[in-house]
Amino acid sequence: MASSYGTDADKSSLRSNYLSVRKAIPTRSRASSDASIRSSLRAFPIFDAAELVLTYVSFGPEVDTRSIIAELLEEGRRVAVPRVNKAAHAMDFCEIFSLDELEPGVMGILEPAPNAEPLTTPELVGSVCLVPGLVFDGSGHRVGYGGGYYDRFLAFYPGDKIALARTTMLSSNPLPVGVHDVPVDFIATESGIWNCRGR
Ligand SMILES: Nc1nc2c(c(=O)[nH]1)N(C=O)[C@@H](CNc1ccc(C(=O)N[C@@H](CCC(=O)O)C(=O)O)cc1)CN2
Ligand SMILES: Nc1ncnc2c1ncn2[C@@H]1O[C@H](COP(=O)(O)OP(=O)(O)OP(=O)(O)O)[C@@H](O)[C@H]1O
Repeated sequence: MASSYGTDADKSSLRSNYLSVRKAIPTRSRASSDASIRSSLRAFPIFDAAELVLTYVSFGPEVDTRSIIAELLEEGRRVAVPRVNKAAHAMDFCEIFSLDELEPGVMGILEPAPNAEPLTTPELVGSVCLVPGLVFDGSGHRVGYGGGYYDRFLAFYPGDKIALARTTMLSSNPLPVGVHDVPVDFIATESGIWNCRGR
């Protein structure tokens, strides 16, 4: 059995629902909500203190991370982004120094070049990870695209996990939880940071 409650069927209908919700948000309100989320994140002491920021590279209507990446690099902060290895159902995080060094990978998502060196787990101590998703609940559980890439990675991740979510991506009902699901610790929203620990 894949889930402690709910089923994978629940997850796929949630996935398609929230994909439609996301598509329906006009570009301008998306941009203003993403700017507020960015401000909440930048004012969050745990994010500010991190020695290294692991982040997805946003594509399409996802909560924007490219302006966050650009800002951090400009300030001399360390940033790493994932490269998907489809055959291994895994992803590696590689440190980057410019958005220009990224190349299109699976689904057209920008990622480090094949020869970029992956960071090892001990090198991730003291980092935070910005986690993508389609919908999140108050305990930090999430539904993503269904590749399981983040759950596999987060199972061994030593740092704090922070989701970026618009209000339209928050579920007031608990989401179905699978045995492999790893909840995030915090959710950065337009109105501030939610602490999901112990909830
Ligand atoms: N911006 C961003 N980067 C991210 C993620 C994300 O959610 N957002 N991921 C979050 O996990 C990982 C990539 N997730 C993936 C999820 C599914 C498939 C995939 O290949 N799915 C189908 C085919 C889909 C298609 O090509 O249209 C398949 O399995 O065949 C690939 C990557 C890592 N990078
Ligand atoms: N740590 C793991 N070990 C083995 N299989 C896993 C692990 N994590 C997830 N999976 C498998 O990956 C598949 C997709 O998982 P799930 O539906 O939770 O993806 P998701 O969280 O929506 O996607 P993503 O993590 O890529 O954003 C499921 O079949 C799940 O059992």
